[in-house]
Amino acid sequence: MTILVTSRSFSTGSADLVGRLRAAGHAVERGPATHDLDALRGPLGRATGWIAGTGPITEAHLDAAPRLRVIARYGVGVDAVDRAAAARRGIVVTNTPGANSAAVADHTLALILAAVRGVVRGNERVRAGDWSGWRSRELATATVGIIGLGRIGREVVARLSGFGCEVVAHDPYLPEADFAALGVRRATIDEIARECDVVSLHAPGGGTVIDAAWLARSDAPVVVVNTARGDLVDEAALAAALRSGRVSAYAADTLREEGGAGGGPLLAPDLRERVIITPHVAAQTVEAIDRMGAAAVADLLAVLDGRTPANLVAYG
Ligand SMILES: NC(=O)C1=CN([C@@H]2O[C@H](COP(=O)(O)OP(=O)(O)OC[C@H]3O[C@@H](n4cnc5c(N)ncnc54)[C@H](O)[C@@H]3O)[C@@H](O)[C@H]2O)C=CC1
Ligand SMILES: O=C(O)C(=O)COP(=O)(O)O
Repeated sequence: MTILVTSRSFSTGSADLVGRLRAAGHAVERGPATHDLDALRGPLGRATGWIAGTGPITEAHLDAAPRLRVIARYGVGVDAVDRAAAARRGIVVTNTPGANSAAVADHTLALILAAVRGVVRGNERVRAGDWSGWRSRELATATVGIIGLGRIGREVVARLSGFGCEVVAHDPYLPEADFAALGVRRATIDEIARECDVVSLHAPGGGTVIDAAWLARSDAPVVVVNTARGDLVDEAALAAALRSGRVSAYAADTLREEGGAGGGPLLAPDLRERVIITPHVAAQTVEAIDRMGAAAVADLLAVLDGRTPANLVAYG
């Protein structure tokens, strides 16, 4: 059978994953991480399995893939996969929960601290000969709000415990007991807006959480951090809030439009000192790449062998 691989980090780990797929009797074809449909039509026509990155997988992709039986996401988020269309065709979707949580949590802390302390601004100013500096606050005096208390959100909470800050969290799908067990106060999305100095997003993509109305409710200037998905924020509203001072900094590993020039309103030159964007690399540690690869290949082979995969993404 032919396996299509579009994940950009698939062969960059320590294991020979292509060799493993070939040893199981499969041919491997590579395709672009952007999932450009025209470029993928040929390989999709042949593919029985697809090891996919974060690019969109639409009904049109599936229409072009009559033999496809399994989409194994090399990563966690399945927001870009049309799961209803996959379910209608009997195509199984799997992902790799937990495989990149530590990597993304580390990166989140890097972004929180960089935004709170002005690391990127300082680097730029020194290169321009400006050593005048500024004053920051210690993280211990901050209230940090976590939106989405899942695998990554919890790893962020664990790391924040070393900083002495108060941590509150919003997650509509978790029972009260889970918040207490993690030592965080449960909060509504409005309370997060009113009380937090730093807000970090860890919910799945697919709906806007930080919009103009939320931003209007926040009192003091807030630092917003997003290592989840670009569509969780209204980027135009956020850019306006950065200009008005309601948001003091935005640090993210993701944008609504990724992969190429452009990038949208947050990359405007006048916001350069207060906006930090990394190119979707939070999960790209050598350790996480190995864990994601092992999990994605194991589940893809399980489905093709007629076994139940470890990480089946339920739909409906
Ligand atoms: N930057 C990167 O490279 C990476 C980004 N991600 C993104 O991070 C997201 C979270 O990953 P995990 O923690 O592993 O997933 P998870 O499924 O363990 O946790 C997500 C949590 O969000 C909660 N949630 C759902 N809707 C919500 C809402 N509207 N408001 C608040 N909470 C909500 C869920 O109840 C769940 O507890 C992924 O869906 C993915 O989009 C994940 C890995 C790497
Ligand atoms: O796991 C996720 O959802 C990510 O965003 C990271 O995925 P990637 O390693 O870029 O395919």
